[in-house]
Amino acid sequence: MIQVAVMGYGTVGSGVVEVIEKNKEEINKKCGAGEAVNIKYILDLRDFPGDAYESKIVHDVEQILNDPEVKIICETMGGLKPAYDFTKRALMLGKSVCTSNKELVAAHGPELIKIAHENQCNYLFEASVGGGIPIIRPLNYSLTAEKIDAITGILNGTTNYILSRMEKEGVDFAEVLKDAQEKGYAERNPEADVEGYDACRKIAILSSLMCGKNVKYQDIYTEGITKITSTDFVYAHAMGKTIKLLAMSREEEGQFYAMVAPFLVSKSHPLYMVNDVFNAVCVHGNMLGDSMYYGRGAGKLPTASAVVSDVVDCARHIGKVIMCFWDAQDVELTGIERTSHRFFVRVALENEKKALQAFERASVIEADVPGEFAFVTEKMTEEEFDRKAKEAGMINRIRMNE
Ligand SMILES: NC(=O)C1=CN([C@@H]2O[C@H](COP(=O)(O)OP(=O)(O)OC[C@H]3O[C@@H](n4cnc5c(N)ncnc54)[C@H](OP(=O)(O)O)[C@@H]3O)[C@@H](O)[C@H]2O)C=CC1
Ligand SMILES: N[C@@H](CC=O)C(=O)O
Repeated sequence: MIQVAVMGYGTVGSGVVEVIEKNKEEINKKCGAGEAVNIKYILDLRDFPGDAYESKIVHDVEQILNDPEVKIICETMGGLKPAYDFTKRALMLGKSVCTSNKELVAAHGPELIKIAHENQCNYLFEASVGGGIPIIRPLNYSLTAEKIDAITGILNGTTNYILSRMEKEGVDFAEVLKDAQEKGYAERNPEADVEGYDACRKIAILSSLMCGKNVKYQDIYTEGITKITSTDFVYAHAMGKTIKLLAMSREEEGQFYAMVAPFLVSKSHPLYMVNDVFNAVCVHGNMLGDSMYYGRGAGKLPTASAVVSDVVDCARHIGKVIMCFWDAQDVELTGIERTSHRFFVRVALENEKKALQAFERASVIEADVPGEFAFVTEKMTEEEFDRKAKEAGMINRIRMNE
């Protein structure tokens, strides 16, 4: 019997317990060597009277850490404190940790992986990016013959859900956010979703695995969706496009670029079709070319399924290290001012002349929005755009993904 503890009995943690219970035959078969997984403890701050697992609830982490029978811990509490301390102590005791906590992985991933390996156990984080989508394991195991040079993804379920509903129903931002919270998609502090911080941490994790070094999430330019309005979707439709929060990173001639921002995406792009809570990650390798990974990016059971896939991996590797190439050495990112895009720009009608003077080769967009003038610029650097936009009296701008 492989004894497992779950830390944090919230949306994902309760999902982990449900997945292990419902799929126990499948899971036990796949753990190998006739081993079966058993949940021995569930750590949470609250009691859960009447819950089927009430008898397993504990409030003191020492009970888990001091029990030599516990070999695998699922950390589904979230946040840095006390998750960092609990995880570090568990790993130092040789207990493997499987987590959905991208905040912790992005902040301390390489350190925790190193501690795990020094103690012949593992720190696995499949659920930390893209919810239920297998993306960490493909990067670590499957694409090992590739030099990966670009990753572009929709990495946040909450914002994709919000943007999809704003587009389809023209509904208000705040109303849809409430719904995403009720569905268990949003972070405890939803600012992390809507301001792009969550997608930023996820692209930092993927970028680190892409280059084998540490991409600091604090260095990634990040813009959320809070300035996107239903009027932006009116223009998007007029252009045959939609708006998506994209997280991207790319290596070009030894320079690394990463950013998170809303983009106008064309119908012909594979990410155009990724709607609601679904996420997708496009990975470009120098031999394989493009590949894409798609699935539910948030929610109880999809995320829990990814955590439990790590439990199975840990169970198969008790006392053995699973390789992960993520060195602590920081990567220097090139500032986004040197990246180039076309930009969609809205200005007040009275600023039309000023805007056309600043952006000489603008393509005008007709969408019958009263009191406004809108256009798409030619391709230019962020630096050049910012300079010209100051002269144009801009209302809003969205980058074009082409
Ligand atoms: N929800 C989702 O779709 C996804 C979430 N994640 C990540 O998974 C993690 C968990 O998310 P989620 O399940 O949604 O969050 P929840 O808030 O639903 O669950 C967290 C649980 O942990 C408990 N907890 C917090 N601090 C402690 C502590 N010190 N000791 C014991 N228990 C504690 C909370 O108790 P209490 O409520 O009493 O504070 C709560 O029950 C986060 O890192 C999140 O970013 C990743 C992918 C998808
Ligand atoms: N809040 C996150 C949860 C999963 O990581 C999201 O919406 O994607």
